[in-house]
Amino acid sequence: MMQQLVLIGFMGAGKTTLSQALGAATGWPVYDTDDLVVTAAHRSINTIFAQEGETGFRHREHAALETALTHTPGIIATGGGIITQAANRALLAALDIPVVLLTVTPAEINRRLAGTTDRPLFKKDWPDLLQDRQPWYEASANCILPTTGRQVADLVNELQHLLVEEGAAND
Ligand SMILES: Nc1ncnc2c1ncn2[C@@H]1O[C@H](COP(=O)(O)OP(=O)(O)O)[C@@H](O)[C@H]1O
Ligand SMILES: O=C(O)C1=C[C@@H](OP(=O)(O)O)[C@@H](O)[C@H](O)C1
Ligand SMILES: [Mg+2]
Repeated sequence: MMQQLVLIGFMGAGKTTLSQALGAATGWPVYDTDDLVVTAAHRSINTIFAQEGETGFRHREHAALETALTHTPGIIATGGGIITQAANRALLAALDIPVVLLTVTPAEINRRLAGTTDRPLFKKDWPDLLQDRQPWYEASANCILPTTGRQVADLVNELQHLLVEEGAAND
């Protein structure tokens, strides 16, 4: 049985937060592609973007996704731009595990990310980015979980039920 689950979605959807909470609830290790990239590069995401551009970051992120997917059991949090790469979309679409799209309203994205400085692509024009990416999020996921107005603990509970339904975990 494949004991894995992948979280995708836009910046601020709660991928990192929920992956940590679900990891704590299940006891499964958590692999966040952003953390894997930062650890491998020994540099922050801002620094990687400044030195290598988005292209360099995407190259590293693809390698991180491939690495993360080799670990079972595992909860995998991705970065919001993972689905911009065709190779990543192909990887995700072929998975026989829950690939959960976390959604969030634009107003809530602004609330959650107000004052943050560690996302180089969270700039004034971010709504255009979200619009451009929307079809890719939907094509890459096999499950959608709206998060606006919902507590992390409640969302974790729902993801655990999903894992049980999928036969990946037992209560
Ligand atoms: N369900 C939620 N309700 C309220 N705030 C949330 C929720 N999930 C995440 N957050 C907050 O939103 C911010 C971004 O969350 P994060 O997990 O880093 O998102 P992502 O990894 O998808 O960019 C954090 O401050 C986090 O505490
Ligand atoms: O949407 C994006 O292109 C990005 C999202 C970030 O991750 P989160 O979605 O976890 O914020 C991080 O990978 C990087 O700043 C680029
Ligand atoms: Mg994150």
